[in-house]
Amino acid sequence: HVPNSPVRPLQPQRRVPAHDQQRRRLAAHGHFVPNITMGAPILTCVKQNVPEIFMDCHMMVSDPANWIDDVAKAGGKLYTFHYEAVASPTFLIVLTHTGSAEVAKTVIDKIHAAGMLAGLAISPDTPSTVITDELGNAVEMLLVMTVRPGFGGQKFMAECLPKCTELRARFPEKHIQVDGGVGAGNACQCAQAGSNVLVAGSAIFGSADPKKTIAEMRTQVDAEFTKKA
Ligand SMILES: O=C(CO)[C@@H](O)[C@H](O)COP(=O)(O)O
Repeated sequence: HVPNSPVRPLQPQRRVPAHDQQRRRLAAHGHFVPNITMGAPILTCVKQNVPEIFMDCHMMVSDPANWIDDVAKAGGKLYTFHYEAVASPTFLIVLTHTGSAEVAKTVIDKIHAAGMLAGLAISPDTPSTVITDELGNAVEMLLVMTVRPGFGGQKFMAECLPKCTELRARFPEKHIQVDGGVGAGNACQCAQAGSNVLVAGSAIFGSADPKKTIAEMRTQVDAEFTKKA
């Protein structure tokens, strides 16, 4: 996860082995959160250096429809936006439940039209019920934030996990991602709640052995989903 990493991992000599490269998550922050990370020009550079990368772009931006074409052109594969960000701009900074299902659907359609997969994110204060059946069925991935969007290194909010369980029950075939404070210590708990895609920043970039940490997390998720199968 790039926002938590030093710049070094973007350089070719710091690339991780191919089997860990399938999916890389890149976050773009605009006015939606009080932090700035990266945009399409950096995605373009990453794609040039690692052509086989799957760029999972978590767009923490206030007007998600605005960046779709740029990100698609830069090589983004999955474009995730916040439900809370599709309402009146006046409320955006509050990060509470202010979204609109109707507008969200138009953003999803636009992402698909641009040739990308669509993801829909909810912040900790937003209930999973804002994700209507229509919205959930329209996207490829749902993202349950387990910290308040904006910064890495925050404490994992386990109280958000019941939302994963509720979404997993309604959308058994969808990817459900968790993001924020996730690591080997709670990967199993996330998977038990129904999440199959884990985002980890500090846990990986702060690890003495990132490959081992990734493998531990992956093993926990795989074990949980094998049990359920
Ligand atoms: O982008 C965000 C929060 O805005 C998250 O993706 C975090 O950056 C994840 O980092 P850790 O919580 O794992 O350190």
